[in-house]
Amino acid sequence: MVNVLHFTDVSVVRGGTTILDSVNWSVDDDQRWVILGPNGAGKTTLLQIAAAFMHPSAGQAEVLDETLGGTDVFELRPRIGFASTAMARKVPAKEKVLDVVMTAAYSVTGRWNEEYETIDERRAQRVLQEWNLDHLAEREFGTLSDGEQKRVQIARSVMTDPEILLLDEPAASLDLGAREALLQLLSGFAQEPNSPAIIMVTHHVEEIPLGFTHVLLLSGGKIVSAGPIGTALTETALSETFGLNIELIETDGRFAARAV
Ligand SMILES: Nc1ncnc2c1ncn2[C@@H]1O[C@H](COP(=O)(O)OP(=O)(O)OP(=O)(O)O)[C@@H](O)[C@H]1O
Repeated sequence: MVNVLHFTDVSVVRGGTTILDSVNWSVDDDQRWVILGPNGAGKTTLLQIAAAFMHPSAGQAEVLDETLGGTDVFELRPRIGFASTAMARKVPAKEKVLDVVMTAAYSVTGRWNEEYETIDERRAQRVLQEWNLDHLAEREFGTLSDGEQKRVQIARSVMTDPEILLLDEPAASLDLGAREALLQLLSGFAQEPNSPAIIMVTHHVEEIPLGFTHVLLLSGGKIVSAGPIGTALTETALSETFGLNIELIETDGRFAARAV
């Protein structure tokens, strides 16, 4: 077990507004986290610090043993896989799916990293196969459906064998069938012996894949509850997080919630 992320009293202030408020959080490489919270809770901001895209305004964030601010983040970022809609928007629509996956290291870091110049087509083909995308390898990215684009994003973010995989709302805007297919893929990936630490942001408990181990509930930039799903995901904590009376239903390890 290796610690990959350690936040001590991390705060972020933007334009006079406190977006994250003294967050203390630790992630080990054998943990798969879901971050849940309402709109504006600070989830994406938390992920951006974990991705070394942003320094906290106060407190200390250590990512992969490096203290942000004291390290060259360009050296750190290739060790982190990040899939988000904002990143998908940066992919040229006419780029072939195979090339999108092969340029993962470039697109995530913003500049090419020599370490990854050896990414070869065979490896990319294998990753595409693992994410059920091999039949789309020659298609232009812009012609794919939302669900297919999400899977390409995740394929490209796992391409470099990251030590931390960050997923910002990977199931957003997918229909029920596409969402279930994606959650099954994530669930299988999370349970592979060599998979990285995973941190996934979502709004819905229905989107917690089987095999995920921990949950962090965030509201107004503060942690309401964090820890193993069995103890941290409670009706009381969910109700406080979303400001509603919430009933939580568990069936065979999957969750559903409704306001009562
Ligand atoms: N540069 C900024 N200046 C002022 N406020 C900001 C800035 N960037 C973000 N915020 C605010 O910080 C809050 C948290 O934003 P963040 O994107 O982290 O939330 P989120 O939990 O991911 O929300 P959502 O679920 O809607 O995506 C929001 O209220 C947002 O408006």
